[in-house]
Amino acid sequence: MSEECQFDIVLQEQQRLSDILTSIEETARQNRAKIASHDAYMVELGKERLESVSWREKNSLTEKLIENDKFDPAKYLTEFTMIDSPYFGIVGINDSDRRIGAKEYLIGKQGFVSHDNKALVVDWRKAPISRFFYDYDLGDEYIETIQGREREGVITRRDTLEIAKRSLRRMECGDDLYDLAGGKWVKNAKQFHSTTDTKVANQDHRMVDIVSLISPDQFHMITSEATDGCTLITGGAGSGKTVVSLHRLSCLQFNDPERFAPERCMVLMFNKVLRNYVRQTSADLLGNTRVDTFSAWALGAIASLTGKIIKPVVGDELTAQKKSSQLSRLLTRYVGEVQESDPLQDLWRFYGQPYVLEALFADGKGREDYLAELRRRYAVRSQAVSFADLSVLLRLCQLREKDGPVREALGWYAHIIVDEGQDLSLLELEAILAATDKRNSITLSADSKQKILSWVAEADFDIFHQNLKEIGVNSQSLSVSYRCPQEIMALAARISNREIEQVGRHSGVLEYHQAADEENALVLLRRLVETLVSEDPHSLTAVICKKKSDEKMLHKALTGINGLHAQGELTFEPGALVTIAHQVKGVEFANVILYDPNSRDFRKSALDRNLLYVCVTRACRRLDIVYWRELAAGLA
Ligand SMILES: Nc1ncnc2c1ncn2[C@@H]1O[C@H](COP(=O)(O)OP(=O)(O)OP(=O)(O)O)[C@@H](O)[C@H]1O
Repeated sequence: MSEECQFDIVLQEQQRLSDILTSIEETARQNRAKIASHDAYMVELGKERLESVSWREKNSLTEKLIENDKFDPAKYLTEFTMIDSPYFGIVGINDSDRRIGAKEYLIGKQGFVSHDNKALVVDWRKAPISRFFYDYDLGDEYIETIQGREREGVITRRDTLEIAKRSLRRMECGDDLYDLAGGKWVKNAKQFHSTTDTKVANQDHRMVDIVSLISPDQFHMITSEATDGCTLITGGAGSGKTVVSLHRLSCLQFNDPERFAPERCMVLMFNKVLRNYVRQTSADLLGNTRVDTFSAWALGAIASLTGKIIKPVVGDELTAQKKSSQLSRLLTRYVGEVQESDPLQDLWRFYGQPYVLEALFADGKGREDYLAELRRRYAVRSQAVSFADLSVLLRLCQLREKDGPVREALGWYAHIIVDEGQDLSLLELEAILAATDKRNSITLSADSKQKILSWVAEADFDIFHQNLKEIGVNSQSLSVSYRCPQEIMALAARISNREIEQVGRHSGVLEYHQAADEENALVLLRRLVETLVSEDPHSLTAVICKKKSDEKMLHKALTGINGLHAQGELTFEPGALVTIAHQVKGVEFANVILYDPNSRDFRKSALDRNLLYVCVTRACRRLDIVYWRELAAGLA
């Protein structure tokens, strides 16, 4: 070890880490040897069988080969893949049962059993032991049932560690913090880490896992035993709805791998930006479980049900009407009354029913023209499906299908995570539910104050919630906002009329920058971005505006700044980017600059208020507001 350290506790942990690493390497070596020896024996048997001239001997050797294959060590010796960072937590207990007494457990992302059969690292998802780590504080008394036995005692230690590239970097032990800085160990010199610090250190601003940080409330949701029906997770911005959902599925997969096999699970995100944002973490936690947007999944599901590949077009004047919750009931009626075998012809016929036209055109305006258009589509067997048609078509196909399950489309999934549920229409939610198997296992996260799509009716989520009661809903609410510091959450509470939420441990900055006019605001903005990027080139700063037309103009105004991302793409490398409010739901940035949030662009409607709430709550460390005209309500 080249670094200097005068702290006994750190030295002890470095020694422990070194012992564990030696054991991991020795175990891997012995496992490789076992596998190689088994393989060599099998080759030998195979050769003997080939060379044997007696059929009796051949048969006996075949039996031996089959029998030995059952004990192939490659099948049961799982490789320990977390050697660079084998554990992240230490929990100590003093059990009142003297045979157990004082004991320490290491908690990691993967369990590790050594060659001499010692369980040296416990997987964080192995609930009885990991509960000591997640559910209790130092000094707490515990009563737990472990392997059928009541155990009681006291928690004597609860430390969080950061180990990277096989070396110890920091330790949080109660109120003390040991940190390796510039090759030297220091005590209590820095603030406690947030996930933004991890992102800055990794120079990657996509979602990180929170395995070592999970709070007791979150742990209860993650390990909740209600595996059938819907688990509904609500909570304000940054309370961990998305990370909790992903960790929950990881737990389900760990504890019941047969039922929750990756191909039977799916994660549905709000848009492609959010899908890309969670992909790395979801891959670490969920292996090759599919993570996608509703539209991408719906297209695949329609193909599974009909054999048809559909290429939807963007833009449909009837989007809001086609998302109407009324269509759910009307589809059921139509399927009961009309037979039509071709799926797209079926869709055009459905829209053409008098009761559907009435729902689509409440005031009658445009109805006749649309009917004529539908007749034309039916006559030419049109394939011109829009994105707004997808949920109607999918639901129609699902209702028509009599013999389920259908792969990835109907009665198929053992679990689906649905993020940002408040912005899905009733039909979309129903289609997702129909894609789950009989046990209807879904995790749905939602926050009504972040509903931003105008074409989805606010009541839809409530109707769905009501309907879910039939299959069982386990409602859980998260109340601590971990993303934003106090200053920013206080502003967010003013905008959303929500009570101020509890916040995590890190502090932040909220600053207003008033300019004389637009020209001056752009100069100010440029200076601000330059300062933030040069002060911390590994952080990520997002400039958020309301209008698409401003996005281009702002990007031009920032041209030449180091680390400025290409226009129009939202990725998570360090630097600075310009984007619009509607793109940022669910994601987060170290710094946010809200540009020109004026009272004309953000009106007093619920949707605009929600959008503003979404914008300000994207900031993990600092929020700057650049303006020159009257500020939107809530900001002033
Ligand atoms: N227990 C925790 N300790 C520290 N950080 C946490 C904890 N739980 C969540 N976080 C962090 O808080 C941030 C917000 O998490 P997440 O995106 O899951 O929240 P959300 O409720 O889905 O937010 P939004 O509603 O804005 O989409 C993330 O950076 C996450 O890593």
